[in-house]
Amino acid sequence: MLEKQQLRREIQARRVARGGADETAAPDAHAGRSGLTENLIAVATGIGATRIACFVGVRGEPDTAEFLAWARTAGVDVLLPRSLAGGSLEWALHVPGDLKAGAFGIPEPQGPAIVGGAASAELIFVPAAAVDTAGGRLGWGRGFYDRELARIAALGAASPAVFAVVWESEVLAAVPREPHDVPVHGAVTEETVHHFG
Ligand SMILES: Nc1nc2c(c(=O)[nH]1)N(C=O)[C@@H](CNc1ccc(C(=O)N[C@@H](CCC(=O)O)C(=O)O)cc1)CN2
Ligand SMILES: Nc1ncnc2c1ncn2[C@@H]1O[C@H](COP(=O)(O)OP(=O)(O)OP(=O)(O)O)[C@@H](O)[C@H]1O
Repeated sequence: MLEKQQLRREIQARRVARGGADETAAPDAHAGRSGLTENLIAVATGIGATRIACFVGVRGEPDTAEFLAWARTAGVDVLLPRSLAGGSLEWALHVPGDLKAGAFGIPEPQGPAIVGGAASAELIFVPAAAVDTAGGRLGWGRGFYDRELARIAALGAASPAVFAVVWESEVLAAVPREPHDVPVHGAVTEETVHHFG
């Protein structure tokens, strides 16, 4: 979809121009944590999640490292994705120091794949290029997360809450939507937590 492609390009250019995770690194009043980290923690503790599927922010994505460190101290299990050929994701428990660059140079965990994957978490933080206030989510165009979220929805069991993690400027009035796009429940930014529909 050309419209999606155009929007992805604009957002990626803006992220590159931003030059890294400076904004997420700015400590706020609470324990020197960034606003993003505080907001991720607020969603996690609000749900009472004991297992969370997350990602390692790279290349201008909001930086999730501080949140991963918090989860460790809070005794919350974190699953991280490995990208497989064919466009699916598998998930392994994040153990400190176990990250190695995998597909696309993204750091990946090294442990065994967890049965059920992200479906076994109560909360999933997903990467995105942009979201809209109806929960529409624009990803990076390979369908990894759309496939994963569709798989989880098809299991029919109690579905995890799904929140995109983006910069506040990437929460838009509308993003282009196709039938396979799976909506998210909210978005976490460096400024606030959005709840959609
Ligand atoms: N941090 C993070 N982890 C993630 C994702 C993500 O968006 N962010 N994914 C979300 O799906 C999956 C990986 N998907 C990706 C899809 C495309 C590209 C990408 O930029 N592809 C470029 C080539 C990049 C390169 O050469 O290094 C391209 O296709 O042109 C990266 C990751 C799983 N893990
Ligand atoms: N549930 C699905 N099953 C099979 N293919 C899918 C599914 N969802 C998306 N796709 C395919 O994946 C490709 C990318 O879709 P789209 O452009 O919506 O990705 P995206 O939402 O930007 O990326 P992502 O989901 O990885 O973050 C499309 O070719 C689409 O047909």
